[in-house]
Amino acid sequence: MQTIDVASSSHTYTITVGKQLRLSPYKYLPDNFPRKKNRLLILADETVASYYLEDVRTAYAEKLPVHTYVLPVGEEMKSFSGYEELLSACLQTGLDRESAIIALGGGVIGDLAGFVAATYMRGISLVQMPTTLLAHDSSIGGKTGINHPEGKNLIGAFHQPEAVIYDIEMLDTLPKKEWLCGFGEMIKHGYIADPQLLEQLKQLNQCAALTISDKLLASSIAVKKEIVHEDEREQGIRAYLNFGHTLAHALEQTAGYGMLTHGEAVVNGMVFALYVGRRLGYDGPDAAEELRWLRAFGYSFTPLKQMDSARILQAMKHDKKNRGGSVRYVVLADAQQPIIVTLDDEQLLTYMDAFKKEMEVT
Ligand SMILES: NC(=O)c1ccc[n+]([C@@H]2O[C@H](COP(=O)([O-])OP(=O)(O)OC[C@H]3O[C@@H](n4cnc5c(N)ncnc54)[C@H](O)[C@@H]3O)[C@@H](O)[C@H]2O)c1
Ligand SMILES: O=C(O)C(=O)C[C@@H](O)[C@H](O)[C@H](O)COP(=O)(O)O
Ligand SMILES: [Zn+2]
Repeated sequence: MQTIDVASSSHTYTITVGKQLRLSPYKYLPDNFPRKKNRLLILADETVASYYLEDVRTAYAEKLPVHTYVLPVGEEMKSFSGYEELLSACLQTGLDRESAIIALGGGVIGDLAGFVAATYMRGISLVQMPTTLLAHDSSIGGKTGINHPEGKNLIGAFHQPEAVIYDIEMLDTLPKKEWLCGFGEMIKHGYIADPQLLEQLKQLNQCAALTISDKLLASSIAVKKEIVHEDEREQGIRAYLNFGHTLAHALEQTAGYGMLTHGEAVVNGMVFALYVGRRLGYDGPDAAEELRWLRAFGYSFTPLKQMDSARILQAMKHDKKNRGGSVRYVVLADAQQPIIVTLDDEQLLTYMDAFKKEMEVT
């Protein structure tokens, strides 16, 4: 078992990573948690609920009244309607300011339940219990939110959890597609900050990759933790965690939410960002070379090949990193040296079109 403390402006919380934690969650919460709360609402999607909700409900019910609410699966739930549905569930359950929400699930439940916790009665306690590999990223750092039809994560709040309880035994039931999705964010952490992590991920035999070593997971969590610790509200370096995301979010929005996994979209976005970096004259990794190992690892680059440059540009215009109408893009000045550059529309269109042509010969 590993524990990592994350200091935020409101409080310090602990991330605990281990097996079977879901069976005794109180051990991993702040000591005063059961005394200070009057009831809990556990939120999960249908798939996660079918595997783990009963274990988690029973464990929490040892000390507090527990309610549960189960949502349909998918990114579509990170929407105004999903948000409204959960707020109504909070009201019907009688949650008040001494209650807490337990987000049991992947990044969709984490972001959505987190935003409900951030805004219900102007904010109540949140515990993150991640169940996907991707959620080693989404459960840390307090970004919560929902999508707008015009763009990903455009509505949200920073709301730090009381604890992150990561029972990695739950990853045993994760399908291959979701492993690939989660590896996407680990690869991102490697590209922006940790060469050893990146190298070890490259060495993984993709076929055997439906598992994760404690060491690799810890390295990836460490990258996220260090950055959010230094820049909780994305005033500066936290934007580096958005490497690959300007295009990823545009691809997700234009394809229709839920059509691509977030991690696969990020991998597509990172390869394009590497290409942009080189076109600007920087010395980061070569996009074509990286694309080869990423393809062998299992990623599809069809989204990049098929992107409609004009629509993608429009979607990028809503990115939260933009200032004064200009698109700000994370590229690598060199290996593990992210920087932000400002790109004009012509440049972006030129790079997207050129990249698609070059992809055809790769
Ligand atoms: N807040 C952040 O910092 C942050 C970071 C990265 C991604 N995100 C967001 O996270 C979301 C993606 O999260 P995700 O990839 O975890 O998606 P998800 O929550 O939809 O989970 C993916 C799929 O796996 C299933 N699943 C979850 N846990 C399982 C388990 N243990 N066993 C079997 N099946 C399981 C789910 O039912 C779903 O079908 C996106 O909306 C993205 O924008 C947020
Ligand atoms: O924690 C962050 O900061 C990140 O950017 C992590 C990303 O992996 C994540 O997808 C995040 O939700 C994107 O943030 P957004 O501000 O672009 O919505
Ligand atoms: Zn992401």
